[in-house]
Amino acid sequence: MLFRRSTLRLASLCTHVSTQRFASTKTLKETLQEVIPAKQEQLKSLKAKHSQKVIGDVKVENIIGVPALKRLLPAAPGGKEIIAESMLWLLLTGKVPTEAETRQLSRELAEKGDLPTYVEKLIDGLSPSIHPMTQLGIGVAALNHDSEFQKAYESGIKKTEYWTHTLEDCLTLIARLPALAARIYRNIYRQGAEAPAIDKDLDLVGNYTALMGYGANKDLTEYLRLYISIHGDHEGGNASAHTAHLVGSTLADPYLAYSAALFALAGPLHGLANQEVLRWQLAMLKELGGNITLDNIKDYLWKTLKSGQVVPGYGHGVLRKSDPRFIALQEFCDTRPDLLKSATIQLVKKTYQVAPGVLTEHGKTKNPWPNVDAASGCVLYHYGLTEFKYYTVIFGVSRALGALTQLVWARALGLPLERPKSVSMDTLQDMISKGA
Ligand SMILES: CC(=O)SCCNC(=O)CCNC(=O)[C@H](O)C(C)(C)COP(=O)(O)OP(=O)(O)OC[C@H]1O[C@@H](n2cnc3c(N)ncnc32)[C@H](O)[C@@H]1OP(=O)(O)O
Ligand SMILES: O=C([O-])CC(=O)C(=O)O
Repeated sequence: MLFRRSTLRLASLCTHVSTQRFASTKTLKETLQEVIPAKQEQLKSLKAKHSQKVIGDVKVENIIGVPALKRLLPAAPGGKEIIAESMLWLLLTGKVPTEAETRQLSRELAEKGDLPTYVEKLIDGLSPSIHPMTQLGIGVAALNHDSEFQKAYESGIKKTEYWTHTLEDCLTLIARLPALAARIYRNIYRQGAEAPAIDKDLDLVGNYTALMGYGANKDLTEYLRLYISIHGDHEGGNASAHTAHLVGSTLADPYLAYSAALFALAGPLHGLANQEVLRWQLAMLKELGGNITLDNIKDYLWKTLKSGQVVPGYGHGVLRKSDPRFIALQEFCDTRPDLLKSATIQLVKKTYQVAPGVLTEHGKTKNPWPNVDAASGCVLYHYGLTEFKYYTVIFGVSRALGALTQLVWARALGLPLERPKSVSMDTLQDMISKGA
């Protein structure tokens, strides 16, 4: 099912992404109303005619890549990097939004972005020692108090109407994430400092940085625009998106489904790795002092591996080369001389020179190359956002784009309750010995 679902999404992206930039001003919902019926028919026909057909492997190079997206998708006014809104539009509809559509979506999200008071109170009541990701998951789950989907379900809507109410919730959740995530930041690291009001003329990430207290830092804002758009989606099988799909398949509302996803993202083998990379790098810098040579980094890598730990930021469940998102973040640094002087950014670059060789020699991982987490935190650190336990929260603001898009499509296509079979080891042994 997962393979079928992600393949469908890839096909839909590849078919619709074109350079067309006519000045449409349709809303996101109107665009989806046009796109969904054709996809529903396509799925019906695929299932009826070809359900047993093997369609071959999908390679990374077959997928529309980060550089192409950077060329195609509208940026913020005056900015260069992709913004969350244009990425969300593309993920949801398979179409490249016009400038006007992007701005209109930014405004819609800004208008929905304020947190309800009950969530503010809930978050303010949490101990600052509770991990920021735990706080984010709690806040997102509590937002289901206002779920349109839940209300509509209780009123007895038809299955064909599920997706529109799901879309409403997903947009409201994406809109509210910056205020929620920034409140957690200010509570834990800025003694609950007051935030500015949401600016209705600003994009989602522009507001997020302003709410965190970094509005004046235009470089950090541009970096976060790129960061949040490229961390948004990674097929359907990654642990966070898959968790949202699994929980959503029970028809739990989008807030509950995404809250569960955040707790998958909070594991160190998944999204928490970006926190772990910084922790590991700072420990290395402390131990090596000013003596950062390639040989010393190699020794440190071996020390990590021999102590039974993983090298954070390296390896991947499906990628078998350097993560294109890692490369995109490196390219961001390469165009900015101030970043190239940073000790943590230099350490990422030097580690990249030796870690693949060490991991290959170690001989366990199927992929000795860096993933996105190897590079994402060092730039935040350089720009003064040094509280690395917070980094996965930023990932969590981003992953909503992909995970919630999948939820809308799962409802539009009427995908079933997910329930893999489970057998005991004895049954398995029995089946093997009977040659089943
Ligand atoms: C956004 C993201 O989620 S990207 C991933 C972020 N996570 C990390 O960076 C953590 C470090 N990386 C890892 O732990 C792994 O590479 C994962 C979790 C990402 C992928 O796991 P798998 O698909 O099981 O990888 P793979 O099949 O290559 O693993 C085979 C063996 O190599 C080991 N291995 C994989 N990556 C590493 C690594 N970076 N350092 C040391 N050992 C590793 C695995 O632990 C496993 O060991 P085992 O046989 O003793 O169980
Ligand atoms: O795809 C995966 O398994 C992990 C990953 O890179 C992501 O979720 O962004």
